[in-house]
This record gives sequence, C-alpha cells and structure tokens, in this order.
Amino acid sequence: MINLFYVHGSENHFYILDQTLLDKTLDDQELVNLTKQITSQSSNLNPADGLLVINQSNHEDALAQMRVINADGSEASMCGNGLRCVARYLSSKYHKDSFKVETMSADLLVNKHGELANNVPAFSVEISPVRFDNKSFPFDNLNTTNILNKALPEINDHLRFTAIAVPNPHLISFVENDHDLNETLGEIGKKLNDPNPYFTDGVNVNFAKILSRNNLFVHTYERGVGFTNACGTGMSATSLAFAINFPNLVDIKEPINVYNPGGMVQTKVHDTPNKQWIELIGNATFVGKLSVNESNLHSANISNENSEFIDSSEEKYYQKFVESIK
Ligand SMILES: N[C@@H](CCC[C@H](N)C(=O)O)C(=O)O
Repeated sequence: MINLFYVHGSENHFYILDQTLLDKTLDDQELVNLTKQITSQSSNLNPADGLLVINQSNHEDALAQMRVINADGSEASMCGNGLRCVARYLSSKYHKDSFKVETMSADLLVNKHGELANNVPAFSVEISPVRFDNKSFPFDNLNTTNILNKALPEINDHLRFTAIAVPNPHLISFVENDHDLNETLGEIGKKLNDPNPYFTDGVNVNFAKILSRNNLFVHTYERGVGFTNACGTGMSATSLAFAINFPNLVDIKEPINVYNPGGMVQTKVHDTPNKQWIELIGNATFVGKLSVNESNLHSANISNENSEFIDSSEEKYYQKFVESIK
C-alpha cells in the first residue's frame, strides 16, 4: 500500500505522492487523471487544489524533484504552500533541515523553521526567480511590456495592476473595499483564466488590502483551480509588489505578515543587487494520509471505499493558531 498524504499550507490543500516509493512511476497522463479524480467534488475525498508529485532529482544539489499538478490537470512551475509541505516530508524522510528541491525552473532552498504556534510545524522556502517581462507570463495586447502599478482599462475601469512571475504568473492589485476583494476578483480571475487575448496561458490573480505597515490581507483566484484559501507564490509576489509600490509602508528588513482566508504566513523580501527573491515562511500541516493500492493510483481509482484515511491530530492545533490570529 502507498500513502497519499493530505496536507496544507494556510488551508491550501494538496495530496502528496512520493513516486520514488512506487514499483512503476505514473506517466504524465496518469498523473493528470489521478489529480482530476482526487480533486473532483464527486470523489467524496477531502477537497484539494492539486497534487504534489515527488520524484528523484538528477540535479547534484537537489534532494528531490517536486512537480505541481493543478486541479484542472495543468502543470504549474511552482507552488509556495505546496513546497513547504514537500519540504517537511523530505526533511523527515532524509533527516535534513536545510536542502534544495528541484522545481520546474529552479532548485529552491528550503529550511526547517521554528513552530508557527504550539504544535504547528513550519518551513521557510525560497520563491524565485522573479520576472517582470511580458514573455515570462506571457501577456499581450495591453500596450506594455511590463505592468507596474498600471491602470489596465482592457481588464478593469478603476483598479491598478502589477504583474510579477515567481516564476508562475501573478497579477496583483491593491484594493480598498470588500466588493473588489471578492466579487471583482472573481470576475477578473474567471475572465483571465478563460480563453482571453491578454493572458493567453491564464494567470493567478491576487487582490490585497493593506492593513497597516508590513501587514497585508491577500485573496487569490488561482489559475487551474479558482478561488483558494491561500496561494504561497501569490502572497510572495504580492509582498514584493507591496514593497515596490508602497515603499513608505514596507520595511523590508522586517517580515511582512500576510493574512489570508486560511490563516497567515510571513514573507521577507530580499532585494540584493544580483538577485531579487522572497522568503515564504508558514505552516506545513499534515492532516492525515490515504492508504491506497498502487494499481488504483495508475487507474485513478481512489475512493473512500477502496482506501483508508488515517487522521492525525495536527489540524486541531492549526485551528487553534487560526483562532489566535483572528
Ligand atoms: N497554490 C500555489 C500555486 C499553485 C500553482 C498555480 N495554480 C499556477 O498555476 O501557477 C501556491 O501556493 O503557490
């Protein structure tokens, strides 16, 4: 039997599949089928935004490779909340507290962090590379090659936008009212992730409210998923946009507290002459595991009937942490 771990970072839920333990790894189509099956509401499994796949890495300095399959079957180049959970899994498997994980565009440094709260394990992960040019998204037909605090009348009549790829693509806006934070976000998120002439590969859309100096609330409509409790790369890109667009409200020597519908993370913006990157620090919670037969993974046949869910007590402590920050 193989364990599919049910995990979350800020209540952004995933299943983790460690393919190094399988007799035969799943091919790309099997991974897509499995992801669609376990994330579909009709599966009656615990809901998740995607599948985090661990493979062996052939990069000398990486402990393993992480791939991210979104609920709709598309593959993302990075996932910040997911990387923290994968980091925790690898840390306990290989007894290491600091190492690199291969992702689609870069080998990223991860570190075990002190607990976020009582019995809430946390990891910090590197979010990079950072890109602003239109080819990295891609975006088109907006009369510009980069978007930094710009009005985009093609997309909305009153908001300003910033576009940052880390390296998955994010569009960010700082908003003032709850209607924009929720309804306008949903409309723009849907429009830019349906076939459209502007972001032809889709884009993660993050709307943020500035709470005070170094304090933000971020709500995200994710590419390949829809509304999510939290998006790690989104909160990281939004923190960088906060520092760039509102330098008087951000001290980058201090962490930024980023609240989200699923809890809170901290980010640190690193702006050195040769590298701009963001450190994302937050929980890596293992809610439980689903014990499944390997052949059912290959045929995407996971259900409550042919698998067993074993609960851990970690979620209880995470919820206490959420209560404490409300
Ligand atoms: N939830 C993730 C981002 C997942 C990928 C995203 N949907 C994309 O397609 O880029 C995070 O925590 O960063």
